[in-house]
Amino acid sequence: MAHNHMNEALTVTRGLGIPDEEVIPVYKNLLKVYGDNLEFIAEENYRALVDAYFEQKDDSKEGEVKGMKSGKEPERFLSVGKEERVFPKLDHTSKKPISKESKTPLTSSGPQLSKPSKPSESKYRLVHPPPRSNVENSNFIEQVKNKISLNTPPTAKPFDRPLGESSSSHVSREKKLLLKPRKEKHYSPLSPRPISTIHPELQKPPVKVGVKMDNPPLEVGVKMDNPPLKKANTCENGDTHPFFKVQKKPYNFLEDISKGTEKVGISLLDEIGNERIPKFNYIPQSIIYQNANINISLARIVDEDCCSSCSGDCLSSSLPCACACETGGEFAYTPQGLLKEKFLKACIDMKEQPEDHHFVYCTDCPIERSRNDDKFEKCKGHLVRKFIKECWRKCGCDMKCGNRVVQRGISRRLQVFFTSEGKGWGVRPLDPLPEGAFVCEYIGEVLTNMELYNRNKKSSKDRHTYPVTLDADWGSEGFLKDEEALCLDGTYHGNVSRFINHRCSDPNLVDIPVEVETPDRHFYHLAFFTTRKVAALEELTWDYGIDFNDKYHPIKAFRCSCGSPNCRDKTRKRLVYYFLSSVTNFYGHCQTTENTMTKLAYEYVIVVNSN
Ligand SMILES: C[S@@+](CC[C@H](N)C(=O)[O-])C[C@H]1O[C@@H](n2cnc3c(N)ncnc32)[C@H](O)[C@@H]1O
Repeated sequence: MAHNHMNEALTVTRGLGIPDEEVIPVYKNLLKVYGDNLEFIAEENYRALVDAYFEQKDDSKEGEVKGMKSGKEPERFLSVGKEERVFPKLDHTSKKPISKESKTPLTSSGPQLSKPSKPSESKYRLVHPPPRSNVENSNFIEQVKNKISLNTPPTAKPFDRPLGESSSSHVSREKKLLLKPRKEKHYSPLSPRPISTIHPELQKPPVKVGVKMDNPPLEVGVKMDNPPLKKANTCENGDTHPFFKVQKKPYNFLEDISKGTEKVGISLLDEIGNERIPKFNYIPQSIIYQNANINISLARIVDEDCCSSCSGDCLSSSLPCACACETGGEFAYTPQGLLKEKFLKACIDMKEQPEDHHFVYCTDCPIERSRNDDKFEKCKGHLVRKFIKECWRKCGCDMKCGNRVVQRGISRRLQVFFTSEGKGWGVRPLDPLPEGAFVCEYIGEVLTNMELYNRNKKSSKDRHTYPVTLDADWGSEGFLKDEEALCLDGTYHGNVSRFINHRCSDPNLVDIPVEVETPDRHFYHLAFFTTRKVAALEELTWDYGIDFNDKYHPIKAFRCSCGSPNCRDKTRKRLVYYFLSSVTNFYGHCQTTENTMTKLAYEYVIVVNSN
């Protein structure tokens, strides 16, 4: 498959007169960066490949010229032909709080400028009917310029933008984007690229490896305090990573942020290259911070909670074992390791329509208690969630048993990438995922609710927050002590799931509680499964369940840019309408349905941020 794909790519590049030996290293590097994602590289007739090749060529020439001038050996572009669960307690005995340094609020507040990373995104991009010639082009640009200055409200700052940047600088960035003549240097007349009908700057390919930046960041590579991850542009042996040898671009690319702790590497790619790499410590399993009381004991696992008489794979037995009782006498998983459709749909429905399901109200709610203020408020209610129960250590089956999915850890290749809609970092799979597939588990420090509250008070200015409350079973016991009301915080110690962004409706992941080692369910695992098929490189999202007006929600309300037509963030909607009241004149032909408006505003953010 990969071989055919390369042949196909070479047919295209031969058509452009590019020698195979020059293009093959470039092709190999693209595979590396995009996780062998063949389809993605093949898009638009191998445009990413052709772009990367010509970009390299241009830079190579620049290098040669520089080298000649200085009388040195011309700098040659390098060929890369030779290319190479358990819960240990943190600080428990010493009762020492985590160090001051590690409490430093984590932010991803660097500039959030990015290009749309998928071709589908360009479908809605704000573009005006295209210019046909240079003369027309300049007229068009003049018109756009005027329109923008007339119609953009002076306080046009409704959308997320880099901190400290004024709205006017943002507008001027858009002008710049529209005004800047593109250097059409990549394509020969033989190029298979379709002839442009839109201003070229607005129809750049989705992800271009080798994009030349006008203002490249000064620093290439990664600065990480903790853990000591490999520098973005170096290999194990300290050599420059082949990708950077060829591209010489200020991209940040880490092969594995999990430090080898996951079965599959989790890469990180910042296609722009000027984002600060997030500061946190990757842990593959949750760890108690200090006061949480998690009682794991074999004595507590009674006969009904395990299947000690089973052997091998429980799913292959004709009768479901005791561990299937929790899911209605049927296992939640199929023999292929996916969630059964009925179970999955029931979990999705519970998230989408919580009001149709059962809530419990505590008499002394740990959330209200942790606020520790004088105003006693009544419990807001906790949804009684469906649980998966997996076989575990007291069961007689083996580790390959089909009823052990989450505990086996991440098996899908995932990538952390910088989103283009102002959401910061996000996560995407490198391969397509089927419906009902386990993706990853929410991992973090296990905190008591009280500890989380105190932590949040201290770091109230954090831009991104990462806690989830483990309240799926709070209703089954009358009263929970502080040390039994728990949550997970991935802010300082967490896994890849800390990067998964929120989507108000139709997210492609659903979070499902999973009982593994603690039948009392004070602690449980929170696992993410796909709600439908997910394409390779499509961003993964889940519904945080945020009420955007609830200032006490553990994930502090942010301005939502999920882009879904049913976005619950009313502030965002108001801003969208405000923005569009000025834009509709500019795009006189635009429809004013809510969906179109949301999409247009969303694309506006992309266009503005793109520059
Ligand atoms: C669990 S973190 C997700 C990873 C985060 N984007 C990052 O860069 O580290 C949650 C934070 O991401 C941001 N975020 C997540 N979903 C978002 C959305 N739909 N719109 C805007 N920001 C979002 C918010 O700042 C939120 O506090």
